Order: sequence, then structure tokens, then C-alpha cells
Amino acid sequence: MSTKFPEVQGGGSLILAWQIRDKHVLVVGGGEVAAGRILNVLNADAKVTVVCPAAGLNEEVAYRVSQKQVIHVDRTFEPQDLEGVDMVLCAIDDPAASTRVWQLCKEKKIPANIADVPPECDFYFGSMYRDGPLQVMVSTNGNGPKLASIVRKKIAETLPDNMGTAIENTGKLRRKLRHVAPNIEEGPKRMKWMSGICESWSLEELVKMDEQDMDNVLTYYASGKVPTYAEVQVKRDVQS
Ligand SMILES: C[C@@]1(CC(=O)O)C2=NC(=C\c3[nH]c(c(CCC(=O)O)c3CC(=O)O)Cc3[nH]c(c(CC(=O)O)c3CCC(=O)O)/C=C3\N/C(=C\2)[C@@H](CCC(=O)O)[C@]3(C)CC(=O)O)/[C@H]1CCC(=O)O
Ligand SMILES: NC(=O)c1ccc[n+]([C@@H]2O[C@H](COP(=O)([O-])OP(=O)(O)OC[C@H]3O[C@@H](n4cnc5c(N)ncnc54)[C@H](O)[C@@H]3O)[C@@H](O)[C@H]2O)c1
Repeated sequence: MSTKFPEVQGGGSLILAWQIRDKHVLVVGGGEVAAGRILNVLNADAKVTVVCPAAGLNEEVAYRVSQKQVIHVDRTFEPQDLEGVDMVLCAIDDPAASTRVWQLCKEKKIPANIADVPPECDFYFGSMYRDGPLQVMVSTNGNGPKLASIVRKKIAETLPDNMGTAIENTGKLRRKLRHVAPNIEEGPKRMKWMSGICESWSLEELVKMDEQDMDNVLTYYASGKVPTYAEVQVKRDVQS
């Protein structure tokens, strides 16, 4: 039966942008897969501890340890390592030990990912594209990780190189707008005006927008008018 509401399509994942800034992430293992996990969580500003015998560290993980980007515990995993930890990422070549890590995490209610063991994952990793503030993640929900990487590359090919800069500038403009119109009651007007700018300005215009343009475009906000890029440039000519 078709209704006016979206059909529920069970069997998917809840894809979120998890905020782990300054949270404690424990990475168990220091091989190639661990290196990828470490980069992912460092990119999200987490505080990272790696537990792994020094002899097992690969070149990239050893580099992160030497740069003090992560704390290194030079031995195999022990249950006390879970003390004060907010998330666990396990990537070791010892299935029995990794199942033990998983069980302990469940006892302590710590979200965990045991690489390559879907039944022992609270969340899966996905294939990631990053351009400044823009992140695109592709998941095949366990069906084909290699295909996730192929789809991610196809999506990335369709995105302009400067998409990240356009988004960064939009973020700056939105923050400035909140200074100009800080009141909660202004929410609907603020959102309508901001959406208007995003819809009517081209990507190139958003990329070119500098501080002076931002201050000029914000002078239109009070009236609710969404100016064109050209109108904002006219103000600039008068100012110089
Ligand atoms: C996306 C990516 C992210 C990342 O890990 O960062 C990722 N795997 C990647 C690569 C990859 N992994 C494997 C191959 C070999 C080819 C192949 O098997 O297809 C390749 C290809 C390669 O290495 O190029 C082996 C593999 N992977 C899993 C199993 C167990 C199983 O399926 O039961 C087996 C062993 C199967 C066996 O023994 O035969 C399971 C998982 N791998 C996931 C994520 C989660 C589901 C994501 C999704 O479905 O979208 C999930 C469920 C859990 C998790 O680990 O989080 C990353 C690509 C990053 C990139 O390049 O952009
Ligand atoms: N999801 C994925 O994308 C993916 C892809 C390839 C492999 N894997 C799986 O991830 C796991 C790790 O792969 P890898 O290529 O990084 O392996 P690796 O052999 O390069 O690294 C394993 C690391 O675990 C360490 N280790 C072993 N037992 C430990 C313990 N008890 N405590 C702490 N450290 C311990 C070793 O010293 C080594 O550093 C394997 O199980 C592999 O099947 C996952």
C-alpha cells in the first residue's frame, strides 16, 4: 500500500557525524588497519591511546607515536586499558583476544569496532572522502567494502575541487550572521535568508567571497533581501 509518507527500508545503518573531540579512544593493535583507524579518529580531534607491543607497530603508527600524536602503551591489551575510555577500535591478528576485547567492552557499555568482525561491531567504518569541512561516507552495510571504496571514488569525481572552500566560507558567513542577528526569535528569518544565499549564489561566487563581501552581504539581512553576488560587488567598488 502506498502512502504519502516515506517507506521504511529496514536493514540499514544509522549514519551520523559522531562528535569525539577530546574523547578517549583506545586503539588495540598497531598494524595497517590500526593506522587507518588512528587517522580517522585523530581527524575528529579525539585523544588516542594505542596499546600494542613496540615490535608490532607499523611505520605510520610508529611515526604518530614519535610525533606524540598518540599515547603508546608498549604491551598487549589488558582489561585495565578500558578505564576511562569512550570508544574502542580493535585491529589485531588474534581472533580470541579480539573477542575478549569485545566482551569486556559490552560489559562496560563502551562502543566498539572489532575490524573485520561484523557481529562484534557497534558501528562499521565506511569509505571516506574529505575536503576541509566536507566529509562523505559510503557504506555498503557489510556487503562489499571494496565496492564502498569504488563508489566513494565515483562520488568524489563528480565534486568540484573547491567544494570545501565554498563550505568553509559559508560557515564563516553563518557565524557572522549569528553575531548580526543573535536572537532566538530571528531563527526563521535567519534560516530563510541563509538558505536563499546558498541557493542563489554559484559555487564559484561562494569560493570568491572574502571578509569584505561577507560584511557587505550582511548589510542586506535586516531587510530580508537576498542580494546577488554582483550587487555585493557594487558596494565593494564604492568602498575602494
Ligand atoms: C570501507 C572500509 C573502511 C575502513 O575499514 O576504513 C571497510 N573495509 C575496507 C576495506 C576492505 N575490507 C576488506 C577488504 C578485502 C576485500 C573484501 O573482502 O571485500 C577490503 C578492501 C581493501 O582492503 O581495499 C575485508 C573485510 N572487511 C570486513 C570483513 C568481514 C566480513 O565481511 O565478514 C572482511 C573480510 C572478508 C573475508 O575474510 O573474506 C568488514 C568490514 N569492513 C568495513 C569497512 C565494514 C563494512 C563497510 C561496508 O560494507 O561498506 C566492516 C563490516 C566492519 C569494519 O571493519 O568496520 C575499507 C575501505 C576503505 C577505502 O579504501 O576507502
Ligand atoms: N576492516 C578492514 O578494512 C580490514 C582490512 C584488512 C584486514 N582487517 C583485519 O584487521 C585485523 C588487523 O589487520 P592488520 O593488517 O592491521 O594486521 P597486522 O598483522 O598488520 O597488525 C596486527 C597488530 O596487532 C598487534 N597485536 C596482536 N595481538 C595484540 C594484543 N593482544 N594486544 C595488542 N596488540 C596486539 C600486533 O602486534 C600487530 O601490531 C586483522 O584481523 C584483519 O583480518 C580488516
